[in-house]
Amino acid sequence: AVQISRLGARAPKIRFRLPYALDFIYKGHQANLVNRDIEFWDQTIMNAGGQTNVKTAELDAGISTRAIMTKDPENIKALLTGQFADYGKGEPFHKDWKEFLGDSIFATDGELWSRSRQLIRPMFARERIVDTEIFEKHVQKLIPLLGGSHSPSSSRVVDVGSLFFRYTLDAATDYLLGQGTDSLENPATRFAEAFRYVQQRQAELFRFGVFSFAMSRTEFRKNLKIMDDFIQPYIETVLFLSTDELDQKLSKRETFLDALARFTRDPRVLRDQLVAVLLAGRDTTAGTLSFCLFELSRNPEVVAKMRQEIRDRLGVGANSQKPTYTDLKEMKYLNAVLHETMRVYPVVPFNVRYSLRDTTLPRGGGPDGMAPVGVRANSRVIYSTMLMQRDPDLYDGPDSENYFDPAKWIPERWVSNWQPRPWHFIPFNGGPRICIGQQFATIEMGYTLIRILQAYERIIALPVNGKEKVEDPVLRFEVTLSPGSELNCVFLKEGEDVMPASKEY
Ligand code: HEM
Repeated sequence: AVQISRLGARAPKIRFRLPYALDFIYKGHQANLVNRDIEFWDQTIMNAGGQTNVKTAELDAGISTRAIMTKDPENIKALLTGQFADYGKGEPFHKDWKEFLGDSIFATDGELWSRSRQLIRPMFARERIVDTEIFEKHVQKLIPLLGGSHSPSSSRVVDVGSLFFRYTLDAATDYLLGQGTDSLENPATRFAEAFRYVQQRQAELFRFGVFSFAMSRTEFRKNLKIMDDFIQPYIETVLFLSTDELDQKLSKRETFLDALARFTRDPRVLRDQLVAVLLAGRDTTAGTLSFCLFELSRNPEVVAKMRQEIRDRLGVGANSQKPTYTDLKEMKYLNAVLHETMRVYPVVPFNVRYSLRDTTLPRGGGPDGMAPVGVRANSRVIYSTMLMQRDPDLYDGPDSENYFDPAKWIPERWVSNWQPRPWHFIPFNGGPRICIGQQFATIEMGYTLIRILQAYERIIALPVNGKEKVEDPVLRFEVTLSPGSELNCVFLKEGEDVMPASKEY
């Protein structure tokens, strides 16, 4: 305590009753099981210290470290840029995630991280990502499925979420390895299931923190092995090629793995980087696309406006043109829709850093919450872009001309006079560790939306779980955010009839 007060003030304290905050850890776990993480954490932070609108709180459970939780943009900015050197993923994180992510870009700091970043960055250079062929190939398989072409019982109702997760897995494995999983055609992919399990268990282990040693890892390791067995043959194949042969491949179609293998021939490094990029690249875009389609399905006027923009530039229907990189960059309304989706549903909603030395956070301490908070080395700081991006205090009030309800999904705000202040909208984070795949993701998502809306005129959402009407999507939080229930929709082409009264679309 003395040490902390030398560094700075304290943030309001999160209350708990049992030693080591076991009751709090348990409550967090319960909230996760019923998909109420967002509410749980928001309430926890806001009500810390018996107050009502706290932005930075601390949990001091007495096991050598304390954890700080923040949704204050000043603190998030400091973590990610101003005090970048003071904070990292930390060695505990590296160790906890080692079996899954190895020494990859996600799990390391300093020299190891910087080498990974240099290795991966060229794979996302502009000339590589302007090539949209890979998305075209897979979106052409997706489009008929959205129309219900393969659904059992000839129903037209499809679960958009599961189709998107299969679509992005196919596209990502194709891009990374040169051969996709083809899970759109063959839904029961062992690899996909194993990958999902590993992520879910890893997130669970992480939430239990120091108590995770008591949890079984048997199933976790079994699934890791299934994943690795899938990836291994690709690595062996590429290592079989000489550097010259790899260079020759450059002129033809080179995969991410080919390119990586020209820089390193260490199979473990190749495996770790592949898994990391697959994790980063697959669930993020699938989740964002799913939430986006869900919002579109209940906002038909937005769909109509998007289609107008698409029609003016590329046409719709059978003879429409494919969008180019420039089209995707310049289409304002399309980008407004994507931005709005990532504002309300940032798929990396929570994240964590460790203090690498004794340091501070700029705000949240003292009686008025404006004093710097003291942070000893090896403290966990959890920050939430989602809670920040949804915080009404960061938006113009209802009396202002720029007012759009911050709690609602309204793409119009992005084509109005409003724009977010710096660091108030950071779905890809910022600073030296900013998402490497930002451009790739934006292109993939924009391309996919356009091709879908060229093919279909209307998207109609249906209530799930026996509900009477369509409700807000359930938010499932594991490593990333995804829909926690089915997103059932019907896709209709121009001229196709809707039968709202009938249950048999
Ligand atoms: C909607 C889509 C996406 C979102 C919202 C997103 C978000 C993020 C965020 C918030 C981080 C920072 C994580 C941290 O520092 O702890 C990150 C890092 C990263 N992302 Fe993305 N991402 C997306 C798509 C992609 C795609 C498609 C790829 C690659 C194909 C990718 C590759 C990476 C990599 C390699 C990192 C690690 C960077 C580093 O630690 O230096 N991301 N992403």
